[in-house]
Amino acid sequence: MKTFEELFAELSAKAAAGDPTSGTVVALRGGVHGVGKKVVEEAAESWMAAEHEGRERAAEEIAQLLYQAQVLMLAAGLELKDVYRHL
Ligand SMILES: N=c1c2ncn([C@@H]3O[C@H](COP(=O)(O)OP(=O)(O)OP(=O)(O)O)[C@@H](O)[C@H]3O)c2ncn1[C@@H]1O[C@H](COP(=O)(O)O)[C@@H](O)[C@H]1O
Repeated sequence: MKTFEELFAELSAKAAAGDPTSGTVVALRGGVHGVGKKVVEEAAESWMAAEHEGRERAAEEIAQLLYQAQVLMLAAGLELKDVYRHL
């Protein structure tokens, strides 16, 4: 289990290092456009899971949505503080 902040630190390090084993590094090659499509896909899957598939499936899909949101932040050159200041 990891926190939102721990995940962002992990993804930032992998992106900075260009880790070739990282799915995140591969996803970032698709840029904001490619990652943005994954955000929309996971948002829709989160909605459907929450409405029809129960708590555990909803939690899984929402975790994937949070992950994709972080990848989009990296693709857009944003840090956590840039987002948090709008909360
Ligand atoms: N939390 C995630 C995470 N959530 C989703 N994904 C990936 O995002 C993609 C989602 O695409 P799809 O929706 O097509 O996947 P799917 O298998 O069809 O899943 P469903 O949405 O249909 O349930 C898959 O490739 C997943 O592996 C994730 N990839 C990585 N992480 C975390 O990020 C860390 C770094 O990962 P790497 O960069 O791969 O090392 C890992 O330790 C994980 O903690």
